Amino acid sequence: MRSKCGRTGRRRKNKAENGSNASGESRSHEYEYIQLCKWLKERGFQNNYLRPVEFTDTGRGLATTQSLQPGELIISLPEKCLITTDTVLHSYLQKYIKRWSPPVSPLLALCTFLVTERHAGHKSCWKPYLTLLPDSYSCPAYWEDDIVSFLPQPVKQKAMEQKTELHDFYMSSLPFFKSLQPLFGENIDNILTYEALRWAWCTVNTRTVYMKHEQKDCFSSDKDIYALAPYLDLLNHSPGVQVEAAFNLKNRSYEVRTTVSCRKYEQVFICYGPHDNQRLLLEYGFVALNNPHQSVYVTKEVLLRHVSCKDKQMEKKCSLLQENSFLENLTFGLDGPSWRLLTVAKLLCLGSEEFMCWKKVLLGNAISESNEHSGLELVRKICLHLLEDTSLILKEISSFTSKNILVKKHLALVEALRLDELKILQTSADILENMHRASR
Ligand SMILES: C[S@@+](CC[C@H](N)C(=O)[O-])C[C@H]1O[C@@H](n2cnc3c(N)ncnc32)[C@H](O)[C@@H]1O
Repeated sequence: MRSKCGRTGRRRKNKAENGSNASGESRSHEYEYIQLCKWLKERGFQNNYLRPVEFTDTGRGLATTQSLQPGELIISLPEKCLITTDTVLHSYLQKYIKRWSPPVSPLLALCTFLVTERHAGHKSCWKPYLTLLPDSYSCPAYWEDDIVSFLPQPVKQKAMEQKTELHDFYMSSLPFFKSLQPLFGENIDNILTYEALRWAWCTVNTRTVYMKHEQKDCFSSDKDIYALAPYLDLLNHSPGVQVEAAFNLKNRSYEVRTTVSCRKYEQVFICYGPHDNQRLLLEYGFVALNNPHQSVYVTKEVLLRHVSCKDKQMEKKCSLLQENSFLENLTFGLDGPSWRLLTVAKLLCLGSEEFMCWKKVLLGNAISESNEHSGLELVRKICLHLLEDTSLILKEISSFTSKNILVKKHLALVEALRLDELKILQTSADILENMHRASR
């Protein structure tokens, strides 16, 4: 009997299931993945067609061995497979959490559980899952300060805040960690270290799915919205797909349904949200290729550096913009400067005799030809400034040398982000040049 798929189909099938695939290398035959699938099956998970593959462009992800249609269920993970604060409260940590005051946050409870379970090694019943988690992450919390300094504003500021926040989180958690000493024969300071907490924090931040839990008295009032979902968390992000994901109360499983089709043997993606690359880098440690949400941000500082300091109404103009929340989210995108940026520029360029028309400008009305022209000119100057700045940083990045593999990896991420921004700024500069010519 002949199979229906023919020679090409057979070759592709073999590649996806056993060996290499056009864009990646299958991992499903490896011991750790076999153990994980066995462990998940024991907990009621039925995996029919998702296989782990190391893809050349996105890293490890899941491929499908059958084509998926819109509306189809990608994965349904029983509650027993999830790690949530309920899991933590059913563990040896329960008594320590319940007696701690002020109450620990749901995030700290989860992070502590991850670290202590990882420390337990083969004694942990979560071992098949924990073994396959990354050893480290590529979000800025892991970066050295000189790599962070190559980031554009405002993500640079946020990356520094992320590092500080993590450090504060560790320092404030130390007394609670100390209270856990009776659980261990070894000094707790060597188990719940800063590095271990950073790893757990990034595990939670980059891999959990949203799952709202009821507020519990033993936890602080911070939102309890996390669930670690083994196997499901191998799905990578694509800005171009849409999924529906939620916990199904009827069958008590976390389900993800695709709203787009996916071809047989190709990588299955989900969407982590409509994020630009700055946010993806900050929160997940990667930059997405061809991201339609990508934009370059213009900060208040850059904006004000390009306006006339002789303008007596400048202070008033700035406070009007501030009051009307017009000083955030000023961007360049692949389709040129945003409407907000152009509007702000026009308001800043209003002549003294036009100043009373500021409301009309914010509503999108044109005041005069000269105002339209000077607003455009201001945006063009800002674009050229950012273009020059980005090119300079890219030169600095290419001359930065390090033998440390992780540093090189982090540097490559900043470079990818900066190159993406360069492309946007170049396109915007061309668009502005054409607008400038047309307005003459
Ligand atoms: C939920 S995990 C997805 C599985 C992950 N690749 C793994 O090997 O475990 C999220 C992480 O995957 C990586 N990732 C997700 N989508 C990606 C993409 N489109 N390109 C590159 N890396 C991606 C990022 O490191 C992100 O923090």
